[in-house]
Amino acid sequence: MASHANKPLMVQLAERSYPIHIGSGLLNQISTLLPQLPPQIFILTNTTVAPLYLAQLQQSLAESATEHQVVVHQLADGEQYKSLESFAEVMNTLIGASFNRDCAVLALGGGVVGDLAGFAAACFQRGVDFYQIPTTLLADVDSSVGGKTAVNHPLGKNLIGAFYQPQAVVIDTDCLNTLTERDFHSGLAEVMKYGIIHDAEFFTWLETNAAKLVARDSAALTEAIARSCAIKAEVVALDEREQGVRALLNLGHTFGHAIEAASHYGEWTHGEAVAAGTVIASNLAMAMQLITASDFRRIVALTKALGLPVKPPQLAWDTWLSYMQRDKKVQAGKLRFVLPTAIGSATVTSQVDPELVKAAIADVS
Ligand SMILES: NC(=O)c1ccc[n+]([C@@H]2O[C@H](COP(=O)([O-])OP(=O)(O)OC[C@H]3O[C@@H](n4cnc5c(N)ncnc54)[C@H](O)[C@@H]3O)[C@@H](O)[C@H]2O)c1
Ligand SMILES: O=C(O)C(=O)C[C@@H](O)[C@H](O)[C@H](O)COP(=O)(O)O
Ligand SMILES: [Zn+2]
Repeated sequence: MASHANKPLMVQLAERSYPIHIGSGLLNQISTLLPQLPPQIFILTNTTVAPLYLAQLQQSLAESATEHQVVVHQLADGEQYKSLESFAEVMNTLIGASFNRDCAVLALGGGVVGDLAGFAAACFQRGVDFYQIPTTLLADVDSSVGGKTAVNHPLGKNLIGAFYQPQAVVIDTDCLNTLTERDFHSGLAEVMKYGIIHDAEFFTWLETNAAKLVARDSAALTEAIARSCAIKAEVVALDEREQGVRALLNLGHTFGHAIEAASHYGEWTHGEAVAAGTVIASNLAMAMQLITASDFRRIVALTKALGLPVKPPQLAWDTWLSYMQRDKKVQAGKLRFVLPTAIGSATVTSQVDPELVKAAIADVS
């Protein structure tokens, strides 16, 4: 597939609409793609991504007509640094550098960097411009789009955050060449999610192209990124603040977030936890006769084909419950679950017998 750079996808949110540029080599084109960047630029990245891509981004910024004052903050690497402590350090850097409200925050990294950068941008001086430059597959297809920003709390994922949209997203697909196998596979979990909740034809395409994707075939990958971003943009445009349909993007996350928090962030990647959580949700949906056994088998088979885990860790039922009760979908004290109703559609329901949930977890463990 040709570069999408000349025809960006749009997230349609009236005055908060923004483009998603997708293509090879875009990190070298930042000054052209983002000509509106102000003089003060804060780059949030981490100690793994900086040696790989920071110089390229800085070189690209230096080619702009505007002279920039660039301040870089490097987080230590890991999900455990998506924390209030890191947030405070970022604030200290921004304030220490005397940045003003007309600065821009650029997130150069995966979902951890992007979520923290977005939350910092939402809070610094009550809100400054924010740009996503994702470097992982997961960030390309999910976290860079849609404006959910947050940090974790020891008791639950993303419990402190804001809805805050970026001004633009620039996805340079070349960054995926340096990703570890594990992080690459993790991104595929969120790609599969879009097929299950929204697009049966995309799910079938993923089944057909799983081997190519795992081999990082660039045409297949660009197609998967573009289709994932298009679905996410469509859902977010319908329901920016998750009052309804956006909750479907949370498939597998009630269980996945419990896995991540219970293992103290880092032992399981987000994508791995979502994959195992999606298998639990699908097993639950099968037990409730929402999907057929054949649909369940297809979901498990694709999860495996994408190199993702299908079994959760062994956690006590009380542990599952304590984390799930802090899920942001809880309403009036009742858990709500995203469950597939077929390949290509899903629903959110609180009408679930806890014994069935327990059994659905035990059955796949
Ligand atoms: N805001 C949202 O809508 C949303 C959606 C999905 C996930 N998330 C969040 O995103 C996070 C997970 O994101 P992630 O999977 O990108 O994890 P991550 O940011 O931890 O990145 C994974 C690993 O890849 C490294 N890395 C990043 N880019 C690289 C590159 N190009 N080459 C080599 N290594 C690279 C990172 O340093 C890290 O070690 C979680 O915190 C999750 O909650 C948010
Ligand atoms: O964009 C959304 O909406 C999502 O739910 C996407 C998820 O993949 C992502 O992990 C999100 O951060 C989870 O949101 P949360 O509200 O459950 O914290
Ligand atoms: Zn997710």
